[in-house]
Amino acid sequence: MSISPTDLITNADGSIYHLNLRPDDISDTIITVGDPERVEKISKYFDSVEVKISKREFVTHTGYLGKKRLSVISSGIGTDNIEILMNELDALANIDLATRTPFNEHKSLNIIRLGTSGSLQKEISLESIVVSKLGIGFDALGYFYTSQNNSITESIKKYFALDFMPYANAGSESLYNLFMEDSPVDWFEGNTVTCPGFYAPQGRVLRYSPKVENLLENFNSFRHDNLSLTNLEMETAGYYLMGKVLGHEVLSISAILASRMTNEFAKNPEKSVDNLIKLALEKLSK
Ligand SMILES: O=P(O)(O)O[C@H]1O[C@H](CO)[C@@H](O)[C@H]1O
Ligand SMILES: O=c1cc[nH]c(=O)[nH]1
Repeated sequence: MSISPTDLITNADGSIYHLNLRPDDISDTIITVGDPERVEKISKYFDSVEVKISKREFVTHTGYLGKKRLSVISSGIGTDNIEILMNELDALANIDLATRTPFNEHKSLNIIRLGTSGSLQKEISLESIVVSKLGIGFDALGYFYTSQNNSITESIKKYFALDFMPYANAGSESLYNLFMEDSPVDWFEGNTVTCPGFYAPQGRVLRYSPKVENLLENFNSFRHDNLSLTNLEMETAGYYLMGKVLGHEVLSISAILASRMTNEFAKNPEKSVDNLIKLALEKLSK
C-alpha cells in the first residue's frame, strides 16, 4: 500500500523532508551527535568525505574510514528531533521513496550516538564514558509508540510520584558488546535517564524555586533490584524506543561532562568528546 504524501514527505529533488537526504547518501552504519558542529569533528578523521548535506540542525557527512563507509548526522537536542531522525533514516533504508511503498525485505541500520551527559553516581567520574544499556524516558514520546515497558517503569513512576508513565527500552546488545569488549576502565555500563529539558528536568536550579523537590537526590538513590540510574541527557530513550519500533540496532555512548553529585563540570569538554570520538572510530573501523 502506498503511503500518503502527507505522511511520507519528500522534497522536489526526491530527498526526505527534514534530513534532505536520498537513500544513497547514507551508510548502514551511522554515528549520530547532538551538536551540528560535532559532525565535522568526526568526519575530519575520515580518509574521504563524499557527501556533505545539511538542513536545519540535521548535518550529514558520509565517507570512508579505511574500507568502512560511515555516515555522521547531527540531530540537535531532544527526543522530538530523534523521532524525526529515526523515522526518516528508516524511510531511506526501508521505503521505496518513488512508489512510497515499504520494501519487502527489512534493512537494519547500526546507529551509534556519541553524546555528552551528566553523571548521577560519584563513582562515574568526570570525563568517564557511559555506555547505555537502558534508556528511560521522562518525556512524552513513549505515549505515542508501543514500547517495551517493563517493571522498572512502574517502579520509577512510584518512586518519583509521577503522574505520567515513563518508558524504557534496551539498546543493541551486539553494539554494546562491540564497544564494551576491551574497553578502558573508565567506561561504565549505564541506565540513562532522558530528560525533556536541561535545567529543571535535570534538577538544575537557576532563577526559580524547583517545583519537584530533591529530584537529583532521588535520581541518585533510586534502586530497582540491583539497578541504579547512572546519567542524565536528552536523547537516549528516544533512540532506544525508535530502534525497537523500527527494528534498528542502536547504542548511546556519552562522555560525562558534569558530575552532578560533586558539582564539577569538565575543564576541557572538547578533549573528552574528542577522546570518545577517537575510541569509537577505532571500534567501528575494524
Ligand atoms: O552533546 P549532545 O550529544 O547534544 O548531548 C547532550 O547535550 C545536550 C545538552 O547540552 C543534549 O542534547 C544532551 O543529550
Ligand atoms: O549535565 C548534562 C551534561 C550534558 N548534557 C546533559 O543533558 N546534561
